[in-house]
Amino acid sequence: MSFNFKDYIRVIPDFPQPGIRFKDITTLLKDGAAYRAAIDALKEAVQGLEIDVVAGPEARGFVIGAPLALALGVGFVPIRKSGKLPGETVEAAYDLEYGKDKLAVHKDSIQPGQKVLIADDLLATGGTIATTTQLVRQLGGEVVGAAFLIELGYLDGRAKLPGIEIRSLIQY
Ligand SMILES: O=P(O)(O)OC[C@H]1O[C@H](OP(=O)(O)OP(=O)(O)O)[C@H](O)[C@@H]1O
Ligand SMILES: Nc1ncnc2[nH]cnc12
Repeated sequence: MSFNFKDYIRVIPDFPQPGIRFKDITTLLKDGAAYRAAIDALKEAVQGLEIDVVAGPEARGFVIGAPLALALGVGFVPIRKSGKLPGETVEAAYDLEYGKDKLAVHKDSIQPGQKVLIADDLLATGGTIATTTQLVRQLGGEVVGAAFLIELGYLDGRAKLPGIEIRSLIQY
């Protein structure tokens, strides 16, 4: 069966702030076949990239990145909001479409030279992934690409990610 993933995504106007058209993926996640197909399609989309490990930012990057890592047969590194990881971390602050935040990663979660695929549900301004990239590189990892279910082309997040191979399944 082939899926038009856009049909499974609900757009909610003015959430979490007036003017934002929120792309809600919970409507896709609750459908087992569509969720599975989306992960399979992302696996297909990153074919050809050499990947040692997948890293995904909290929280929606977990629901995409972890199953994608399993499908690829590699490990998963959670990039968490500040204050959640128990071990020694490196941290970085960033802006996103509707606010500011701080991300952290365990210092020992990526080995120097490891090839890292970053995965998330959505690329908007690119702030989250630029920061994730910065953290991965700080640990000596090589970012070989970034994979998304959704790309908001009108926010031009790609401009913040020069030199990074970007793969997305659907665009708005
Ligand atoms: O490209 P950007 O402008 O950085 O925006 C994209 C990010 O925003 C959302 O996460 P959010 O920070 O809302 O957190 P959540 O996953 O915990 O909902 C989304 O899941 C991406 O990670
Ligand atoms: N418009 C949007 N919809 C869902 N998640 C987002 N993260 C940043 N912008 C978003």
